[in-house]
Parts: sequence; structure tokens; C-alpha cells
Amino acid sequence: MRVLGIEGTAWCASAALHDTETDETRIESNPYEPESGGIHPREAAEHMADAIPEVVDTVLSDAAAEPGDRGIDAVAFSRGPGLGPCLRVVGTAARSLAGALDVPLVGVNHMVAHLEVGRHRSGFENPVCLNASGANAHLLGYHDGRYRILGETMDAGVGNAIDKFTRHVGWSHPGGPKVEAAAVEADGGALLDLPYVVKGMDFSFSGISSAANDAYDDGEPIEEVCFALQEHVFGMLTEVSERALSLTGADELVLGGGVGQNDRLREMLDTMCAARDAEFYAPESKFLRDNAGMIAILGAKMAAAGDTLQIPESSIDPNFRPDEVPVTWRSDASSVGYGGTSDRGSREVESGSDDPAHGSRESYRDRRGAEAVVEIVEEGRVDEASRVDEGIDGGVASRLVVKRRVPKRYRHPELDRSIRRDRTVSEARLTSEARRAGVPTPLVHDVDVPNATLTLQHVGDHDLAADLDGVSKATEKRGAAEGENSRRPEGWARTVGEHLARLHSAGMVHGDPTTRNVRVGDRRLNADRTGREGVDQAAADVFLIDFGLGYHSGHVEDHAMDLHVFEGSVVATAAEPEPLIEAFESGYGEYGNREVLDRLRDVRGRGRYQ
Ligand SMILES: C[C@@H](O)[C@H](NC(=O)OP(=O)(O)OC[C@H]1O[C@@H](n2cnc3c(N)ncnc32)[C@H](O)[C@@H]1O)C(=O)O
Ligand SMILES: [Fe+2]
Repeated sequence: MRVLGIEGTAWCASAALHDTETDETRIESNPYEPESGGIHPREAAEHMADAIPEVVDTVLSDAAAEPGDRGIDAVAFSRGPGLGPCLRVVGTAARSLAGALDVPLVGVNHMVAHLEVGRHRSGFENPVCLNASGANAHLLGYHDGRYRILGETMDAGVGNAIDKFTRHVGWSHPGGPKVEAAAVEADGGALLDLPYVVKGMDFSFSGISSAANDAYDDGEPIEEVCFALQEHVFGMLTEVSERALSLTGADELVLGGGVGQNDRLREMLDTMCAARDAEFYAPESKFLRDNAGMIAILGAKMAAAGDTLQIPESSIDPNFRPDEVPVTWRSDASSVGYGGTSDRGSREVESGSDDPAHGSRESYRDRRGAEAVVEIVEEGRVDEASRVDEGIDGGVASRLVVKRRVPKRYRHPELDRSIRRDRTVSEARLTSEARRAGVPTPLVHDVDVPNATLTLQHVGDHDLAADLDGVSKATEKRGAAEGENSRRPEGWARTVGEHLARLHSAGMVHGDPTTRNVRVGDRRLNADRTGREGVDQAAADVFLIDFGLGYHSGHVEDHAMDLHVFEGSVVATAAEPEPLIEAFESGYGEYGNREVLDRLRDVRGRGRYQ
């Protein structure tokens, strides 16, 4: 099959011909280069109107000149997201071409094209995908017929965030390559401190662009600012990518988008994947930046699946989100989701050590999460004096979790040290404070800041992600058979809402309340807690853990963000997220501030493609 692709969402007017038999893609592009400042939508659209007919002509006449011209089987175009005036030019050109050639029309989502090109060329089965482009930044994973958004920027796209700084210092568009070149010239001294903002698998760049502008205005050498900007921005993207791999159990990562051309970003992602035995693939530059090559490649897959458009329904969509696209071209049943059970990072080791001086160690488990190594230790008896917290009766056989935040080689060593230290301290402090506010959390037994290590009480017998994924259906049945108060996932979700409301009312934010950070079900602890400290049966078997990204805040926006992170993790996992989200919000509404729920609608609806 031979498919003509047309791209023109913002700056690149491009046409391409992809031949599925030879897997060759012929690309012709004409970029718009603003004389000053960033992209002006009207000028960009004028550029598209001039340049698109030219690039299409070139590709078509080249094709016709080939010996044994086999014609064109479909016309694919970028339907969105992008700048409305530009997209309209592309849509009109594509419709008239499909009509003239009398072939089907295919409407391609530009963001899905950015990632499918990497999947196509790597041959990976089921990767997590990081899109690092100008106007966007997000992590996607395929689940149940859609690409779900596992995490995304809460404000600017990554390229735009960097370009905002380069505009400030008077460099021409695009700024990304100039920042990369300047960063190489930095002298490697102390790393400038810039905001590093990760919330679950979401992240924010708005503070970092302004802080970089301020640093430059304060006379910091531009090379140092560029260096720090890259270390922070790409460190954040690499961290959330690792978290997505860990949470989904996926072991393949592909990179897409124009910023993916940056060597430092590729190096970080490569180092991170190597350290966790995951495969990393970044396509060559021409398949990363905008052009019609990726549109023709995905267009061909869609056309082969019969996923074509009738003219009346072929309108463009400037806010076209990747999770709105029904994935018709993948027949595989495989999925990535929060409940991923093929956690390659985990292994179980029976240690058998039975030294009474250190308590009897019945089993030892080493689990590699995204940022920490967790060891579970069975102890015969907990030494009362070693507890930082007080609260449960001594002398019970107890399971401990030893959690160590391991150094990350992909990250700048200074940044790495301060992140691990800060998170260890926050986790210890907030875990205890939350419990005092009535939210069930593990007891903190020991805090070792220099080694970024915490010793915590083991709570729950599985996490909520496993529940949503159906893994623990058996557990539920067993509970029912034993005549216990067996609870459905909606019940857990509701309780999480209540817990977050209590936490927020006490002026705290969890920072990462995903379904993996909710531990459920522990009969022994229920018995121990029920009726005490005002903790009732329903609430006592749902625990919040992992407060490393937590902080103190009474702001409605920060509280709404917690709810958004939780709901994002539910949507990424559950086949039917709606009832869970409803239960969660009703639980929150019971004890929490209504304003936060209103703000949540805002956060959700915020257009992120400006
Ligand atoms: C909606 C669509 O129009 C948009 N496309 C887009 O932004 O073009 P793309 O080619 O994916 O990315 C361009 C961005 O990529 C950055 N860029 C290019 N080379 C870079 C480099 N070596 N280092 C850092 N950034 C780089 C540019 O500065 C610019 O911000 C998108 O995909 O979000
Ligand atoms: Fe793009």
C-alpha cells in the first residue's frame, strides 16, 4: 500500500509517501521560520497555504516519475492537535486530494503519530511512550483499545517551556537546539537550583521557565542556565518515564517528538532503561520532529484497518487528545496499566537467616520500584525503643518494610542527592503527621537520612491497582467465603476520597496518591485498630503510603491536583473507571472542601495545547 501523508499542525509544512511493501518513506518538508519571537498562528497558516501545495506536488511528481508507478491508495492528514488556522489549511488540502485521486481519507492524531513511528521502527510490542514535543509532553500506554495518558504536563509543552527561555534571552525560534549547544559549554561547576516539579506522573514546567529567566537576569552565565535547565527538565521527564515503566510493568520505552532530538534527554532515558533492564528506542531525528513521514506511516496502518473518514465527518480538532483515538490498527490484546503484574523489577528471595539477635527473618523480598528498593522483613518482635512513632501494642509479630531511595545515575549527582534527601525527610514527616490527622498510614520505625532509608511498618496485603486489575478477585471471594465484610473496589475508592479529604483538611498534600500507593486489606491490623483512635472498620483497611512527594499546603489548587492524580491512575487502569471515580469523589465530598471538587473540573478541562 502507498499512502500520502500531509502535516502542518504548527511550523512544518510537509508531505510524505510511505510504501508499506518496502517500508520506505519519502519526505518533503518546508519549515516556517518566524523572523522574531515564537510561532505566530496567522503567519504560520499563511506559510501552510503557500508551502503545502508545493511539498505535495513534489512528492506526487516524484512518485509518478518512478518506474511502474503504482499510484496512491489513501491520503492521511494531521487532524490535530495544533493551531486551528494551520490545521484548516491541511484539512482542506487533504480532502480535495482524496477526492481528486478518488481514494480514502484518513484523519491522524499528530501525537499518536509521534509515538507510533517509534513503535513501528523499534518493533516493540507494547511500550510506554514518552512524547517530548514542542506543544506537548506526556506518557502514554496502550490499554483496552486506547492510548491512556499515564502522565502529562500540567502547563506548557516541553519544547515551549525551553523556547520561552530562549525568547527571553533573544535567541531565534526554535530554541531547543541552541540550549543544547550552550549547555555543552557549561563549566560543570555547582548546579544552579531550579524548580523540579513532579506530581505523580504529571509534571509542571511553568515555574522552571520563569526561574531560568530570573537566573539569566541576575547575571548567571547563559551556559550554566542552559545546563541547569536541561538537567532539571529532562531529569523530570526521565523520572516520570521510569515511574510509568515501574507502575505498568512494561519493559520497553519509545521516545517521540521534536525535543527527542536532544542528546542529553536520550542519554538520560537510555541510562535509566539500562539500569532497570528495559529496552529503549528513539527513532532517528527525521522521525522525531514534525513532518509528514509519521503521518503517512500511521495513516497506512489506519487505512489497512479500514479506519477512514467520510468527508462530512472529517473536521479538524485543535485539541484532539491522544486518548480520544480508538486504536483500530492494533489487534493485540496486550495492555499496559497501573495494575501491571509482569513487574520485571521484582524478585523474591528466601533468605532463611534465623538470627534471634536480629529477629527471625522468615522471608526477604527485594522489590525495585521507580525510585526505591524495598525489602520486606518478618520480625519476631519489634523493639519498642527503636520506634520513632508510638501507637500500636508492642510484642506483636511484625512485618517491616525497609525502603531505600537508590541513587539515579541518569540524574546530575547534586540534584540526585538533594531529591533523595528531601523526599526521605518528607516521607517520614508526612507519614506520621497524616496518621495523627486520622489517616491510616504505616508507623515509621526508623529514618536514616544520609542513606535515604526508611524503616516502616508493613501495611495491607495488596495495593488498589492490583484490585482494579482483577488480580485480587480471588482475595475478595475468599473474604466473602469467610463471612468477612468483603468490600468492592468502589468501597476502597470511596475510602481513599475520605482519607484525602482528612489529609487536606489538616493542611497536607500527598503528592502521589496513585492506586499503587493505596494499600488495602489487612485483617490482623483491622482487629488491632478497630474501635481505637476513632478509626472504624471501613477506614482501617485502606492505608495511604509513599508520602515522598508530599508537602504542606492549604491551597485548593494543590488539593485538586491530588484528586486529579488519583483519578488519572484509576482511568489508566480500570476497565470501567466511572463508578470508582464517582465513589471517590463522594467520599471526598463527605469530609472535604467542595471548592476542591469544583477546581478539579477546571484542572481536568484545562487545555494544554496552547
Ligand atoms: C502539535 C504539534 O504542532 C507540536 N509539534 C511540535 O511542537 O513540533 P516538534 O517537531 O514535535 O517539536 C518542536 C520542538 O522541539 C524542540 N527541539 C528541536 N531540537 C531540539 C533539541 N536538540 N533539543 C531540545 N529541543 C529541541 C524545538 O525547540 C521545538 O520546541 C507537538 O507535537 O506538540
Ligand atoms: Fe509534533
